[in-house]
This record gives sequence, structure tokens and C-alpha cells, in this order.
Amino acid sequence: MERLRLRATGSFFRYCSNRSLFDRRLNINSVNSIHNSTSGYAHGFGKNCRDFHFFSDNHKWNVQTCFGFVRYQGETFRDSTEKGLLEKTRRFQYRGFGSLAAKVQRNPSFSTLNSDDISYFKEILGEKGVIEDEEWLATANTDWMHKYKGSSKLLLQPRSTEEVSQILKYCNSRCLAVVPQGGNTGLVGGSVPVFDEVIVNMSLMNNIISFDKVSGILVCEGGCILENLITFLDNQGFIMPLDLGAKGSCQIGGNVSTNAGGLRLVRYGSLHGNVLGLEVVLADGNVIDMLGTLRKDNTGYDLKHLFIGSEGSLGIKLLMEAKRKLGEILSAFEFLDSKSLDLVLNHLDGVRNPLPPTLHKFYILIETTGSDEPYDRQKLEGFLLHAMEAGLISDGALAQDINQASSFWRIREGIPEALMKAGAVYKYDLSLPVEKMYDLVEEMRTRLSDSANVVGYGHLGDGNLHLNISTAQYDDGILTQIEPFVYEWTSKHRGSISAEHGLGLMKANEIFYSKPTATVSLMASIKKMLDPKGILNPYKVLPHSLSS
Ligand SMILES: O=C(O)CC[C@@H](O)C(=O)O
Ligand SMILES: [Zn+2]
Repeated sequence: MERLRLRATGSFFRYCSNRSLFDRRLNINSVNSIHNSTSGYAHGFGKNCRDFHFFSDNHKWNVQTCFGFVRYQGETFRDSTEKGLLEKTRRFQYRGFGSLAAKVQRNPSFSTLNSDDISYFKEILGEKGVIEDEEWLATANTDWMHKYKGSSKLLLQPRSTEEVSQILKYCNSRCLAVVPQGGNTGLVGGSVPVFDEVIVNMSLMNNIISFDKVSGILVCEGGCILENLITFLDNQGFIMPLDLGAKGSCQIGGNVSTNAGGLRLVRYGSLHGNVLGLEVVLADGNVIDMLGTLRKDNTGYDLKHLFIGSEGSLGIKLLMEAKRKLGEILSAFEFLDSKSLDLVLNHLDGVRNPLPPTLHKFYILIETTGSDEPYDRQKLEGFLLHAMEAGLISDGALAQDINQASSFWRIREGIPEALMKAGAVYKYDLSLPVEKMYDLVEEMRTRLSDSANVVGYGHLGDGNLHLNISTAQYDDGILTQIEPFVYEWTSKHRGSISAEHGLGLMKANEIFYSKPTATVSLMASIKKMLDPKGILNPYKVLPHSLSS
């Protein structure tokens, strides 16, 4: 068996959701693992472990998924009350926050769109590339959570870097503000207009330009939907080093622009390591080629990183054990609390708890990806046995086939969707020391008592907590109980107020909780240099006092 870590270059036009630039090409590392296992296999762990079964199928690589309970430590789940609240909140699922834009002033130096502008865009993009359709615009003006709503009157669909360059050159000269938009699955208001910004939609730039099986380098455009890249590489026997719940809609350009973390960062690392090169279009239309594929290149500043992301207590012992026992094959270590599981079971059709309905406080989803199925299986078996004997987990199930593995993932990936269905939701995406992570969830529960359902889940392996607070409807009173408390708490514990979602509009003014003033000033200077008029995705990322 051989496991190869191979690089894939991708040509990619990155729509840069919050930042001042457009990246066009992306080089992605792909990991190829060759696997030969085909036989089904089931195994028990003694009397407490009858639910453990190994998943083994014809997959090109050997992925094993297990879903287990971390030992329950107290807290009673108020089932009936909870369900009552969820029923009640369902009705409010698509109520918005009203206008968050009210907190921001439109930059008066930006021009307003006129008929000459439209004519010019039609000249370069053709009629089809210039969208004024109201219904289409209504969708593009609103974010996935229906929380942020802009009033753009125009959506442009470029097909090439050249067209993006022409759009930006023109917008810059006219001082027209622009919002780049990919799959619009962002959670911090970064991918929708705040006011009347022109939307540059990347969907038509969705070509995979090349894939080299030897180097593993994938070259693609920024509008490629993540799931399409995952499937494409899967068919070639390779793995995309990025996976997240929104994969069916989100685009790789948006992923890179937010340095999206996702479900397998624990194994493959962040996009800073996996993107080998980018081609970007600056605010003034200039195209910058940083499409290198070299692993080592110390000739000056590695500028592509400016564009990448230019927007997880008991579990800890289990995580340490998982790292120790599973080592290099550990590819996901996700956690959810009982309230998260309950949300999914209550709101998503066809989702079922793979384990007997006993109360447990935390659940962990572990996945391993390796190249030697019997060896990997043995490792996971050994780890689970050890974890059971040491009392780190109290129950668990191992997927027996790929369908079961997907149904385990559906529980974890379905949480944001279930939250949406439950009503209004306040989202916080935090990096925190793992041992402190859940303290915040508990403190928040005490603070809000019965007025909200506070859930905690996330990428424990990466120290990334998704604190979500669900209420019947948005309420400024509740918001003042959450903020700035949550930011102050995070800052006090030297965490980050945005682990993987970016700052967007939501947290632009809160950047100081995670970055010193001098650093923010330097960022503002860089933005000014690359986008002097500030037309690219205004009001996002940088504090409003520094961005206009
Ligand atoms: O909705 C959220 O808060 C998290 C979304 C996403 O990052 C996830 O890990 O599921
Ligand atoms: Zn996440």
C-alpha cells in the first residue's frame, strides 16, 4: 500500500467575498491514497460494544467513520420543553434581522448606477451576462440565513478573467462599489451587498482547467462548486483536501477567500497550505499571476496568502487519544452536544440516531482515511476499545457501509440547516483553547437561561467551536446579552472571533477583539494600496472607521 501526498495545481478564479481582490487560479494539494479493500466486515467490542461495526466497501480509499458518545456527565435534557420551543420557533424560520445595514452608512463617494453603466456592461458581457431581473436580484441580495439584505440593482456574470478585469477597471474608474459573490453560503454577511453594490457572480466561471495525476495538481476556476471538485477528484482516485456541509452550493473561490476550514482540516490543514497558487484581479482591473506550483519558493513575500482568507471537557482526552492512537489516518474529529443532535432529529427528515436513545451530553464523529484497510481498521478498533475501557466514551457505532457513513455525516452536517428551520439564530464561529471551549456554551446558557436554546458543536480537532443561539425570532434584547460578552470572553481566552467563517459585515467592527490596533492599521494600509477607492466589497472585514 502506498499513500502519496501529491499536489494539485488549480487554475482558479477566486471571487473574493470580502476582500479587495479577485483571485483567479488556485492550486490545490490533493492526497491520493490507494486502497484495496472490498469485503464487508463487522466486529464487536464485547458486551458494551455490540454496536461497533466497521465500514468497508469498494471505495478507492479506506474511510472509516464512527459515531460515539462521550461519557455523559450530568445535565438533564429538558426534552418536552425543548420540543415545545422548537415547534413554536419553526414558524419564524425565514424572518430576517431587519436591516443590519442600518449600523453602516453608505459611503457617499460611491457612484450610483446609471443607464450608461448598464450599456457598457452589456457591451463587454453581452445581454445574458447582465442581470436586472428582480427575482434573481432578490435572491442574490439576501444571504443564506435571510439575515442580511442588500438592494443591488445589477448582477454581472463574467465568463473569463479578462471580463472580470474589464468589469473592475470600469467600476474603479466610475467609483462603483462591487460585491463578489460565489455560492452565497456565507454566515457573516460577507457575500451579499450591504447597499447597492454591483454583484459580480462567479457561477459561470466553473471550469476545471486541468488535473495532473502525477503531481496531483488541480487547476480550476473560482466558480467551481466544491462538491463538483470533490466528485471529480474522487473519480480520479484522489481526495479534495477540503470538505464542508455547504459543499453542494459553495464555490471554491469563496472557500479560499474565507480560508474555509471545514470538516477535515485536522488531517489536511488549512487552505493556506493547500493552495499552491492564485491568479487574482485587483480592484483596478490589473491581473496578478501568482500561479506557482513550487513547494519551495523563498523569493520574497508570499503574496498569495494575502488573498487566502483575506476573510472544539471530556472530549479533549478523547482527542488526545485519537491523535496518539490514530495518528496520520485521523481525518475528522467533530463534536456536537445533545442539543445539537436533538435539533437535527427534530427538524430534518429521515435523520435518525444511530445509537440507542440514551441521554448523552456530547457526541463525537470520527473519521479515518488511510491506505491500508486491515491496518487502519485495526487502529480504529484498538482506539475505540481503549477509549471504552478508559471510560472516555460510553457508547458508539461504526458505520458498516458507505450509506451508514453518510447518514452519520448527515447528522453533523445537518446542524446549520436544522437551526435555520428552528427559527432565528445567532452564530459565533470561534477558535478557543480546546479545554475552554465548552465553558463558553455553559456560561451562555446561564446568561440566557430559558430565553434561548444554546447549542455547541464544531471541529473539536481544530479547536473551532460553533456557538449557535436559537430563538423564536430575532430580538435586540437577546443580542445585547450575547454581544459583546461572547467577544470579550473569546478575547480574554486569547481566542479568535472568526475561526473559519470570516468577519464579513457582522464582525468587521469587532476585529480588535482578535487583532492589535497596529495590525489592523497595517491591514487597512494594504487594502488602501490595492483598492484605493475601496470599491471592492465595502463595509466588510475592516472596521468601518478605517475602511472608507
Ligand atoms: O452554522 C454554523 O455555525 C457552522 C457552519 C459550518 O461551519 C459547519 O461546520 O457546519
Ligand atoms: Zn464549521
